[in-house]
Amino acid sequence: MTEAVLGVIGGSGIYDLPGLEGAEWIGVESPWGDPSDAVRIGHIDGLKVVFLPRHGRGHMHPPSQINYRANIDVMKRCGVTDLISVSACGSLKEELAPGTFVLVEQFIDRTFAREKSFFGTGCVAHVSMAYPVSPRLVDHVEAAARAEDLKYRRGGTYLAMEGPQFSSLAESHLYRSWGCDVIGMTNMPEAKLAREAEICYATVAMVTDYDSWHPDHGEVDIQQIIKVLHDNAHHAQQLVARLARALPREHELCPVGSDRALDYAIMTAPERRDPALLAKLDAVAGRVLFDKG
Ligand SMILES: CSC[C@H]1O[C@H](OP(=O)(O)O)[C@H](O)[C@@H]1O
Ligand SMILES: Nc1ncnc2[nH]cnc12
Repeated sequence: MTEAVLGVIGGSGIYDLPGLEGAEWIGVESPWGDPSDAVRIGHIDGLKVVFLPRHGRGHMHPPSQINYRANIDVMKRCGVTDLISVSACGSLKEELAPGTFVLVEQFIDRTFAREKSFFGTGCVAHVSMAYPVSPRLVDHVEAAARAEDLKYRRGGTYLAMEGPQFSSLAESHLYRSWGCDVIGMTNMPEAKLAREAEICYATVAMVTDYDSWHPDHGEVDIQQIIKVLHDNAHHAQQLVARLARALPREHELCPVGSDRALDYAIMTAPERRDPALLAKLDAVAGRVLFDKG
């Protein structure tokens, strides 16, 4: 049996997770560089919970400078099996009003200035991203959202843009014409890296604004976003606490294979693999490379 460990990456406005028993901030080193911050590790009803503020305490790191690889590597080193991203996002649909929690199902990755893979020259791997979130984990998040009486919508496509500037009107209309539901700057490559690290991933996207397309709402206004974040942060924290109380203590196999993503993914012949890269992959790919776990 594999013990379930819940990871939480908190986005804008979420810099701590109250209610963790015995919580401590612990610096965890990664061969991929510096993560956004130390992790806060504690327990909720016996479940180990590992929290990391994506932008760092004090919001130091902009979306393009976040070391997504180090963040996911650190989660893996802490034993995380199931990872929730809590993110602010803009709405691209009339019915997704500010304050709505969207349990994202799909992503379109329009980011271009970020490291997107743990693999590369000397160890090539290709994982599937057809189903980027773990539906089983989303089931648990949905049950928690319902129990907390949150305004939520299950499903939807998250457009990941590079930022840090918000979209032009033309871009906002383009993404709407593609059928996207919400827009943000951080969930890619995070979701791709979680898949490479065989961690089940799900996103709770908190709508803070109507991006720039809505005729009655005008441009994105950061003051307004901060106000909505402020009003909703505690709902997100309650949701995570509820999820932690209910999550089965034994990790359940992912129906879309997130936790076995590397079974057949690595292409490079064993004798052609780069030992230096393999050493950095000890946590992320240890299960298949070194028979760990
Ligand atoms: C505060 S508005 C823009 C900022 O908020 C979102 O970050 P996160 O996903 O970490 O909550 C968005 O992606 C931008 O980085
Ligand atoms: N409109 C928007 N675009 C990109 N990221 C966001 N985060 C919150 N609102 C956003």
